[in-house]
Amino acid sequence: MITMKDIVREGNPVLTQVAKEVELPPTEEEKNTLEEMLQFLKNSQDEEIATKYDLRAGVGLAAPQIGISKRMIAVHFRDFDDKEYSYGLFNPKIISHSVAETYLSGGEGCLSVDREVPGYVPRYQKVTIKATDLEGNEVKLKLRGYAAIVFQHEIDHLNGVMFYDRINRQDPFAVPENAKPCD
Ligand SMILES: O=CN(O)CCNC(=O)c1cccc(Cl)c1Cl
Ligand code: NI
Repeated sequence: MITMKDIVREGNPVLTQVAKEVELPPTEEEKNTLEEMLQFLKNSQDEEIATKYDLRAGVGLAAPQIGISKRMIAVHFRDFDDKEYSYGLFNPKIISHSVAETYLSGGEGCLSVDREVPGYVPRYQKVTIKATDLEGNEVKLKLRGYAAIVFQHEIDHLNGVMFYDRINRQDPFAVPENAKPCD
């Protein structure tokens, strides 16, 4: 099982590289890895398991965060309307997005960053994502709000972008124009 010792921390170059496309169909090993990433998220959100294995909670995970520079992400969370998102995805791609931006008023955190980095992280309010899921189906997801934010945080990891790269250096709490808080 994946535990915190498997999570790569900032300073490791794998976090700032552009991850490689997964050649489809994925190998058994790539499918197992993605399944383990999804299981890690579920474990990290389970009070008992998280306490037992000292897991920090996460709603998403990207393969570079476990040292694998491949375009694979897992997400497991409920959005503010209580809709559940639980996916292991290969080669996720933002195929369209809104001009309007959004951000979480509490900022963002990252398992690969062992420190608080305060500030708003502006992201597209709406995104359409295309990807291949664990069963090999092509999925097209129209996301907005919190779900859009989480998927963008993960896809950023595949492009070597950390959430704090998007925080305004002059004024971390500057609200970008045409941006509304997500929460
Ligand atoms: O890349 C994934 N992680 O680092 C897992 C830990 N961070 C979170 O769960 C998290 C927390 C707040 C906002 C967002 Cl958008 C995310 Cl994703
Ligand atoms: Ni992260």
